[in-house]
Amino acid sequence: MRMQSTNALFRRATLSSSTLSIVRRSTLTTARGFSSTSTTNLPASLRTPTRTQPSQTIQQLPTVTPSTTRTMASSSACGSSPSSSPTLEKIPNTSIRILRTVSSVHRFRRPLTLDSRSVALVPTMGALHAGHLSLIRAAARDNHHVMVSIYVNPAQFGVREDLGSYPVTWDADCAALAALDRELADDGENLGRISAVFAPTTGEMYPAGFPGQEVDSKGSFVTITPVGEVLEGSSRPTFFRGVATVCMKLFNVCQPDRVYFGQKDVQQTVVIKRLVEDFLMPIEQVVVVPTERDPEGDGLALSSRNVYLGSRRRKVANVLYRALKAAEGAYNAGGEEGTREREGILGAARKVVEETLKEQMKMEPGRRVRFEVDYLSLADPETMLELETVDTKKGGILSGAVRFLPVEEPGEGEDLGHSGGPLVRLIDNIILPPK
Ligand SMILES: Nc1ncnc2c1ncn2[C@@H]1O[C@H](COP(=O)(O)OP(=O)(O)OP(=O)(O)O)[C@@H](O)[C@H]1O
Ligand SMILES: CC(C)(CO)[C@@H](O)C(=O)[O-]
Ligand code: BAL
Repeated sequence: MRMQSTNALFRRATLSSSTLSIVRRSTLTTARGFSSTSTTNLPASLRTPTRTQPSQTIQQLPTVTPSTTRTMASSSACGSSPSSSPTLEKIPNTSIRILRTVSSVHRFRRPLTLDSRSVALVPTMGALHAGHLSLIRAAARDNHHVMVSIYVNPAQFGVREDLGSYPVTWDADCAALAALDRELADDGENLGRISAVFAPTTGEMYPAGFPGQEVDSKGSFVTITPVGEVLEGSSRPTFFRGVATVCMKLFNVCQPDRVYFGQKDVQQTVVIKRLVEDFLMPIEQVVVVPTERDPEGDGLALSSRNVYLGSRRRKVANVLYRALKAAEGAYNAGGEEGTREREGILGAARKVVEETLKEQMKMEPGRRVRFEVDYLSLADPETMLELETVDTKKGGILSGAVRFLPVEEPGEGEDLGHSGGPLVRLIDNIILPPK
């Protein structure tokens, strides 16, 4: 990665955001938008899951599940042999079915409809952590059956992103689901438990052949605009097309009554809400579950990609959360009613970023952490379009994305993170609720 001067980095993070401005990097060509990894280790946060938080129906939206290019489950501790006895495959010592084909999901799903049992779907890309588990807990509380999909959907990865190295932790995921299912069984407050994992192949999900990851790839896609074009959609031009397409497929296959998504990916929840509403999908509710944060206590949102940070970058990784909290503070300082100006709110966030960057740049290359703000946004909760003022009756969404560059001059034995600590792009957000 090209070395950048302190000034260049600092300038990038301090760009004025006067007009509509999100603070955004000027190019989208950074080598890999994301970090990569392959790990079979569960994050510590998964081993000590936090208690379920109340789910919120902030927005209605569904999610998709990933299928993978992974070296997947055939050798898994779950004992899943890909083609043998597909209707009987289960996570060992549990009643959780492993479904790999669309037809096996149909066979599983049909009797539940006849029995009037409610079914929830929790779409994931695997590499499960406590954030995923909180979605599943919320789903089990209110539904007779919970289906979890695990599919690394290639269509939502840009050509220069980390599809090839996205963490795949199938065995650990099965173990986490088994443990959570036992917890759900012991907790009398739940209506249901985990009934099935849907882990399809890409051949199953894209029967006409995978259409490709290019912006101009031809094929059957679902696009949701303009919400899918801004913010994350601007940095990742094929991302929401891939998410909407795979979610539509997952919803069609699993026919859930409710779908569960994390607030951590807030724009995704808005896209899914539009998808469900605009395509008249027979989904009763899109449930958005609050963001689980690292038990370290510094506010970092749990994310499958945090494993790439390593110890040095992990210490600074909460800069986005701190910036968004400062912006939230500025919003709340204005009292209960009226409107709030964008500059006063986002200015507080930028100040935190600038100060943090300044502190880092005072340090030696062997100790400092370099990062770039991709964007800081204050947006309308329904459209994700930028706001100049926030009407306190309506609220808004503060969000951002930061890229952490690989560390310079790593020390002897320094923990660089999985896959040697490549560039990591993390997102976060805070909802400004109506007052
Ligand atoms: N910290 C979290 N709290 C609550 N929900 C979360 C959290 N992290 C992810 N989710 C939700 O879990 C679902 C599956 O997400 P996904 O499998 O992509 O994990 P992820 O941690 O977001 O991964 P990535 O690092 O690739 O963004 C999504 O609805 C996502 O919003
Ligand atoms: C919703 C989703 C599972 C679709 O692949 C993915 O975008 C995710 O994990 O948030
Ligand atoms: N959690 C969003 C999935 C992605 O970044 O691809």
